Amino acid sequence: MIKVGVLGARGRMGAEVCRAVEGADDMELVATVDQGDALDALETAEVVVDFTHPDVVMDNLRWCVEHGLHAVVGTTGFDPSRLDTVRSWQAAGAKGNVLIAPNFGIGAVLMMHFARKAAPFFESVEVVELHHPNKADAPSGTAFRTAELIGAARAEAGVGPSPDATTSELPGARGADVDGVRVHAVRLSGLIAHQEVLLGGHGETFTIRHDAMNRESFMPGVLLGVRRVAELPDRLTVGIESLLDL
Ligand SMILES: NC(=O)C1=CN([C@@H]2O[C@H](COP(=O)(O)OP(=O)(O)OC[C@H]3O[C@@H](n4cnc5c(N)ncnc54)[C@H](OP(=O)(O)O)[C@@H]3O)[C@@H](O)[C@H]2O)C=CC1
Ligand SMILES: O=C(O)C1=N[C@H](C(=O)O)C[C@H](O)C1
Repeated sequence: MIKVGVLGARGRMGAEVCRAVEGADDMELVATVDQGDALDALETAEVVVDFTHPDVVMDNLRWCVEHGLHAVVGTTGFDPSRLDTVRSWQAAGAKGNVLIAPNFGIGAVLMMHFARKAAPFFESVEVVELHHPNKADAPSGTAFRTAELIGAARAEAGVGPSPDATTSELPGARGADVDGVRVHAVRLSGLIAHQEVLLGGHGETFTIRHDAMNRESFMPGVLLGVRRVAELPDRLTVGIESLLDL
């Protein structure tokens, strides 16, 4: 049995993770921690799952890896400098492995994979993410990661910037620029988590869309991460693509 602790256990995702772990035959939920609780309760765990907040996740993660616990992190906010910081803790001797995924939904991972493949073939590409209005961060971690992957694929293929004749705009009207890719964030009651990658070429457009209809949809990916994190070849793994052989 894998002993699992959950950080952010009373939150929307954390509560769903607790249910999923309790329902898994090969896992035991040994600790649930939320805002204001001491982290010590997690010491009985082998793997800690974090779905908290971008402002607190780095402190949580440092505590976990320095206590030799493996961490599966769904909390967003991981830019390249944060990832370097995690690597520096591990280089300094922190024992825990870390798996950070901006999205554990299998369909969402495939959306990012297909977007990266398609990006060099179209002169225009933009990302639109749509979420519930209680979300703290914009753009979403998934949209940020998608734009990074698209930007890198286009740079590698020598594709220039998407054409755009805008010379006058209200601030924000053209979205955020992430590695040369425009990213737009919608917040709307009734939504959970959705994203479109819009690609345009000569006389054709190609749209890749993913919709998460509930938070249970993320659980197969989270449980896969819990099962595999201890044996991953790299101490820090970003995304679950490699776990799906993508
Ligand atoms: N990777 C993925 O597949 C997915 C990632 N996410 C990401 O997960 C994160 C959480 O989302 P969601 O569950 O909707 O958010 P919620 O606000 O519903 O849950 C976060 C929980 O963490 C608690 N919390 C805050 N600070 C701490 C702390 N220091 N220690 C322990 N618990 C703390 C919050 O308490 P309080 O409310 O009192 O502050 C809350 O209960 C976000 O970054 C979101 O983008 C979401 C869905 C899927
Ligand atoms: O906050 C959410 O809800 C979600 N957060 C993640 C993100 O920012 O990409 C994953 C998913 O989109 C749901």
